[in-house]
Amino acid sequence: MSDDETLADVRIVLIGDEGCGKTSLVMSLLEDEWVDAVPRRLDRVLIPADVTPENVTTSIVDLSIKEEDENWIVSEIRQANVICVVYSVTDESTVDGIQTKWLPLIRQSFGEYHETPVILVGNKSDGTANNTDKILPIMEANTEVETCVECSARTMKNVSEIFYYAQKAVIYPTRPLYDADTKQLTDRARKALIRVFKICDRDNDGYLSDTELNDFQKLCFGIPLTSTALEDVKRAVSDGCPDGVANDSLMLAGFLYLHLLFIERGRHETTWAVLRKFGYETSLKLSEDYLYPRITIPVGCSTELSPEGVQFVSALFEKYDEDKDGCLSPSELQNLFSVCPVPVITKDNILALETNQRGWLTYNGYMAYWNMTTLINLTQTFEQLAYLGFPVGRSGPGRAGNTLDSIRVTRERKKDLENHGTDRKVFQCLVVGAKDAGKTVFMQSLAGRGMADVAQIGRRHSPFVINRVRVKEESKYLLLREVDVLSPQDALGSGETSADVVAFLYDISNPDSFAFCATVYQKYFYRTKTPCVMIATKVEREEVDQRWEVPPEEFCRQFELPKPIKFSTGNIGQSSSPIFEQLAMMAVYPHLRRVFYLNDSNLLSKITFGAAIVALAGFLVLKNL
Ligand SMILES: Nc1nc2c(ncn2[C@@H]2O[C@H](COP(=O)(O)OP(=O)(O)OP(=O)(O)O)[C@@H](O)[C@H]2O)c(=O)[nH]1
Ligand SMILES: Nc1nc2c(ncn2[C@@H]2O[C@H](COP(=O)(O)OP(=O)(O)OP(=O)(O)O)[C@@H](O)[C@H]2O)c(=O)[nH]1
Ligand SMILES: [Ca+2]
Ligand SMILES: [Ca+2]
Repeated sequence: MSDDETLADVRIVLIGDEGCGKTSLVMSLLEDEWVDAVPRRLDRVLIPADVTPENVTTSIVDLSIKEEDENWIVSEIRQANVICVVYSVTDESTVDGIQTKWLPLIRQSFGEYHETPVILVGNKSDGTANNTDKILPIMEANTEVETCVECSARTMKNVSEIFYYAQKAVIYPTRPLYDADTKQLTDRARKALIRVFKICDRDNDGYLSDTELNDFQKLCFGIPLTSTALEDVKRAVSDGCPDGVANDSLMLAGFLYLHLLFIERGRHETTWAVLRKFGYETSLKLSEDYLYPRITIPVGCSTELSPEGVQFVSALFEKYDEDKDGCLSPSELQNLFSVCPVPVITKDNILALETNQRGWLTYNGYMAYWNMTTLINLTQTFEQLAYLGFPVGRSGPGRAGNTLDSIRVTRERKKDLENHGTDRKVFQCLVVGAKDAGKTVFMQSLAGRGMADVAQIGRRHSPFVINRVRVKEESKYLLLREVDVLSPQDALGSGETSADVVAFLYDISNPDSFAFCATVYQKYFYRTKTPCVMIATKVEREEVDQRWEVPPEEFCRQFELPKPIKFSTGNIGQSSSPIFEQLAMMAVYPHLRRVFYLNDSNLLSKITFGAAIVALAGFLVLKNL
C-alpha cells in the first residue's frame, strides 16, 4: 500500500467478469463523460474528501481478471472496505459469474461470515435489457450483498450514485445493525441502543418524554423536532409496535422499533449518527479514544474527580435512587451500572464502602467508590464514565466528547509539602500489621461495620476501605489500604510505599505483634517523609510486654513518632472515630509531622502554621484517648 493509499477512508474495489465495463465506469466517473477507448485497467484512483458527498477520501481499485493473478486479486479484496461486483445487464453469463465466482472468492478472502459489504452493479443498462429478476434472488440469498444498482457508463446513468452508495455502505454499514435473516436488529445494535435509551431517559422513568426526545434529537442532529414531527414519530411507532408508545411517550421497545424502521427504509445514517454520538465505532464497540482518553500523570500527582465529574456521578445517584431513600438497593445499583460491560460493585468489593443496615450502598459509600477508583484505577473510572455517558453532549466542534473533563490532576505532592497546603481531596493510608492484629476490624470500622459484621464477612475480604472523613470544616476521603505483607521480609511495592500516611497496628495482647510493625517501619518508612503512627488494638484485653528491644512508647519517642493511639472498643464500627480524623489530618498536613510527635498544645500555640493550626488544636485534644 502506498502512503496515499493508507490515507483513504474508504477503499472500493471493482471486480467482475471480463468486459462488463469496470474500467469504463471508473473513467466515466473521473471524466464525467463517456470515454470510448479505455485502457485494460486503470491505476489506483484517489478521490479527495472534499469532492465526495460524505467527505471521505476514497480510493478506487480497478481490477482486470486477465491481467491480475488470483493471489493479487485476493490481496486487493482483503484491503477493500466495500466491493462492487460488476456484471453486464446484456450478458447473462456475467450474472452467473456473481454466484459461481465472485461472491465465493470474496468469502474465501475474508472468511465465510465477513462483514465487508458487496454492491452488485449491473452495467450497460443503456438499452432495454435488465436483469432485475435474476439479481433480486441473489441479493436475498447472500446477506453480504448490501444493494444492487443498474447503471451505464455510456449514458452516465447512476455512475456517481454507485460510488456514493459504496461509500455509504462503508460509513453506515448495515450488517452490524441489522440481521437480514431474522429482519431484526442485531444483538449488539440492540445493546448499544438500549444504552442510548437509558442515558437519554434522564429521569429514569422508562419513557422518553417529548422533552427528552427533543434533547436527544438536538444532541444527535443539532436541531429540535417540530411538534408535528414528534407526533409523526410516535404515530409511526405505535402503528407498527403496539407497546412502543405509552403515556404519549416513547418506550424502549418503541425506540428500538424506530431504529428498525430507519434501517429498513435505508436510512442507516440516522441510526449511525445516533450511535456515533454515543461513542460507537463501526464494530459497535465504544472507540478507544472515547473510553480511554490520553492523559499523563506526572510523578507525585494523583487523580481526583473534577467538579464536573462529581456533579455527573452524583446526578446519576439521584436518577437511580428511585425510592429516594438515599441508598441504592441491589436492583437500583444494578440498574445504574447496567450500561457498563461488567458489574463494578460486587458482593466482595462493596465491603470497601459504607452500606446501610441492609447492606445497601449509601450515597456516601457511592461517592467514596468513585473517589477510590479515580485514585487507584483511573482507567476504570474513565471506562465506566464513558459507558455511563459522561462524554455525551460534551463534544466540541470537530472533537468527540471524552471523559477527560471528569478528572483533575492534583498538584505534585512535593509542591504541596513546600507550600504547606494541599487542595487534594483523597488520601491513601496504608494499614500494616501482623496476622490477626485486627486490621480488618479496624478498616471495616471506617465503613461503619463493627465486630459482628466483620464476623459475618468471614474470609471475604476487600483490601480497601474508603469513606469521607472531616478534616477541619472540609470533607476529605480517607482510603485505607491493607498491605499484604505476611512477614516483614516481604518487599513493598512503590505503590505501597507512596501512601500519604501509614497506620501500624499491633495487638497489645500478643507479645509478637509489635515486632512486625517496628521492623516494617524501620525497613521502609524510617527517614521518609511519610507520616506514620502506631495504633494499639484489642486494648480492652490485658496488655503484655512486647518482644522488642524497647516498648512501643519508647520506640515512638526514639523515632519521633506520635505516641501509640489506642483503638478502643468504643471506636469499633464508628466511621467518625477520631482515629480516622487523625489519620486524614496527618495525610493532609504531612509537614506537621514533628508537631504530631511533640503533642504539646502550648508549644503549638506559639508556632504559626496558618489555617492548619486551628484544626490541629482540636485534633490534639481528641488524640488523648
Ligand atoms: N453499451 C455499453 N457498453 C459499455 C458500457 N461500459 C463499457 N462498455 C463497453 O464494454 C467493453 C468493455 O469495457 P471495459 O471497461 O474495458 O470493461 P472491463 O470490465 O474493464 O474489462 P476487463 O478489464 O477486460 O475485465 C468496452 O467495449 C466498452 O466500450 C456501457 O455502459 N454500455
Ligand atoms: N477483643 C478484641 N478483639 C478484636 C479486636 N480487633 C480484632 N479483634 C479480633 O481479632 C481477630 C483478628 O481480627 P482481624 O481484624 O481479622 O485481624 P487481621 O489483622 O485483619 O487478620 P489477618 O487478616 O488474618 O491478618 C478477630 O477474631 C477479631 O474479632 C479488638 O479491638 N478487641
Ligand atoms: Ca478493465
Ligand atoms: Ca423519562
